[in-house]
Amino acid sequence: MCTAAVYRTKDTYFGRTLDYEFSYGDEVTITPRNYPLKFRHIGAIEKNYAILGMAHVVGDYPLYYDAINEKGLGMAGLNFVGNAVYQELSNEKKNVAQYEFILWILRQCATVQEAKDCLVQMQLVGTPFHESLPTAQLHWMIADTKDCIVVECMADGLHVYDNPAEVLTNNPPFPQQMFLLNQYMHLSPRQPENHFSDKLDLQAYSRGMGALGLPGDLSSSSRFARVAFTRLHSISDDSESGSVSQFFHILGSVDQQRGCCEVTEGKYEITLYTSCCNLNRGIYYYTTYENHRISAVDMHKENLDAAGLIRYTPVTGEQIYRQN
Ligand SMILES: C[C@H](CCC(=O)NCCS(=O)(=O)O)[C@H]1CC[C@H]2[C@@H]3CC[C@@H]4C[C@H](O)CC[C@]4(C)[C@H]3C[C@H](O)[C@]12C
Repeated sequence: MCTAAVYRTKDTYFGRTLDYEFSYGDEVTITPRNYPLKFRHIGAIEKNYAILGMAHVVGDYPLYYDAINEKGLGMAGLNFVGNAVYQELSNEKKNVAQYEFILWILRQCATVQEAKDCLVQMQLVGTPFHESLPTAQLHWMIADTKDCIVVECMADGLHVYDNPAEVLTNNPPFPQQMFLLNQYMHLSPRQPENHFSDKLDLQAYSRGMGALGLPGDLSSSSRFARVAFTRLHSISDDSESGSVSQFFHILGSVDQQRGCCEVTEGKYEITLYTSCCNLNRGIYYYTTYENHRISAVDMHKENLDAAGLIRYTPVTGEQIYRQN
């Protein structure tokens, strides 16, 4: 499972949790502007914005899970197993392979609107990167400092949805996730009043009872409702540290602890990492399952015209500040 979210204060923050039972081996990776990248079916493209995100690097190729570009556009891929159906190669549109989709959008689009214009010209095909890395079944959230959309490629075609909740998890498809929120419209951060019956003297015996009924389990529809509620009611100051801190609390509401989600006998899905990108400033913050201290990579501290990929191994292992 995975969850993605946007949080807006003075700047816009975009990030995700990556939940899985093992890591592919990922690195915080900067793809500089001039880095030569060939798209499988369409060759090179003209514009080449620098990109920063989490990627599994194979040889010299960055396979991004989530990333941002220097213009402030962010994009994340999340599992969409059983629903993602990619399209057949055809000459009518530009054929973009699923594994290069994030690169294709972030290399050339500065805004969600530009991404929408690109999406009209393309189709998403299932060509695998390599036979040892089979096609991943994904859907994507894309956001900038104003807007947020979801892209889902299904048996009936490529869908692009405006996403006013500004969150995404896994199944079911996005329109159903949004529909299911109707069930929770009575929830509130305020204390409830007794609508049950005026014949009974019911009392709010605890704080937090306004959101009683918000689902607490790890299923993707429950995480969707929980993170949407948390995000939509989130309050912080608009400083960088206040906003980043609040962002990690938002995704902390859907954190997966080892042991609570068994995927096969003895194998458990956990939140391998949580990311939070400042879209305005080009900074990638992250924590890992074993390291709660926030680490950061700032793209503007690197030479974005460098020749090669710039790669950082994620920091793991708890860093405990001992006060005595
Ligand atoms: C496993 C992750 C999703 C986690 C998730 O959502 N777990 C919920 C399970 S459940 O849906 O709730 O049951 C996804 C998210 C992004 C993916 C990579 C995208 C690039 C590349 C594409 C290639 O084609 C295949 C290899 C490749 C490195 C991919 C590996 C893997 O697939 C990644 C990491």
